[in-house]
Amino acid sequence: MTTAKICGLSTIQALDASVAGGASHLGFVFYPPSPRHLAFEHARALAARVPSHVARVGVFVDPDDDLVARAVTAARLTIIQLHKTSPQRVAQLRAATGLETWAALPVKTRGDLESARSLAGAADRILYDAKTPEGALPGGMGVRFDWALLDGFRHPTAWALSGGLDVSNVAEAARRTGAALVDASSGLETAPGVKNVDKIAAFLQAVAAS
Ligand SMILES: O=C(O)c1ccccc1NCC(=O)[C@H](O)[C@H](O)COP(=O)(O)O
Repeated sequence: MTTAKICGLSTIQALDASVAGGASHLGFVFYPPSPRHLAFEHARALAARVPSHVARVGVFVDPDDDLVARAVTAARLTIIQLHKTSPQRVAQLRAATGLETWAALPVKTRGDLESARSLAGAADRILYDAKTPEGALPGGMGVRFDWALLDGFRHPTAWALSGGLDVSNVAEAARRTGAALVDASSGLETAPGVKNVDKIAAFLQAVAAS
């Protein structure tokens, strides 16, 4: 069975649609340049609606200790997801928070997968995400990578698939890669940061049927 993380939530409507549709994980972005960035009080109000069986994932880009600590408290995070963060720093934040910790691995070529081993020693899960253009946000850009790059790859730890997933391709992505957990953000939006409840529902139906 494939489960899904809906990332970059910022409204009650989108959050409720994600929970109602069966999402296993909800992602809250703490990165000011992102259109999905949440202030702590906003995150606190959203997180309070999340039932306990659904994981609350905080998304960060090479964060400092204070940002992570404040976000963990505000959104009662159960998982931290780290982008552009060295394996050493991933391990440090994992130890400091005591939380399940994911490390994003940007993929464009097979060679990019080489860092999986060092991240696996530091993180509980690797999130294979598409490499985004230089200067762009490291995630939430709707960029897809060639899933064939994962063919035959010996995953060193638990993993999830991300990058450009939407209702039209998620079933094929799960089938092709064998992903047990998929993650999506901009494919469920009508504009950057604006989630659409119908797209969320359709995506989660496609995941459930895959
Ligand atoms: O979503 C963001 O704005 C974001 C900003 C900075 C770092 C990571 C970010 N998102 C991380 C995610 O987990 C996204 O769901 C993932 O990159 C996939 O996004 P998309 O290709 O738009 O589905």
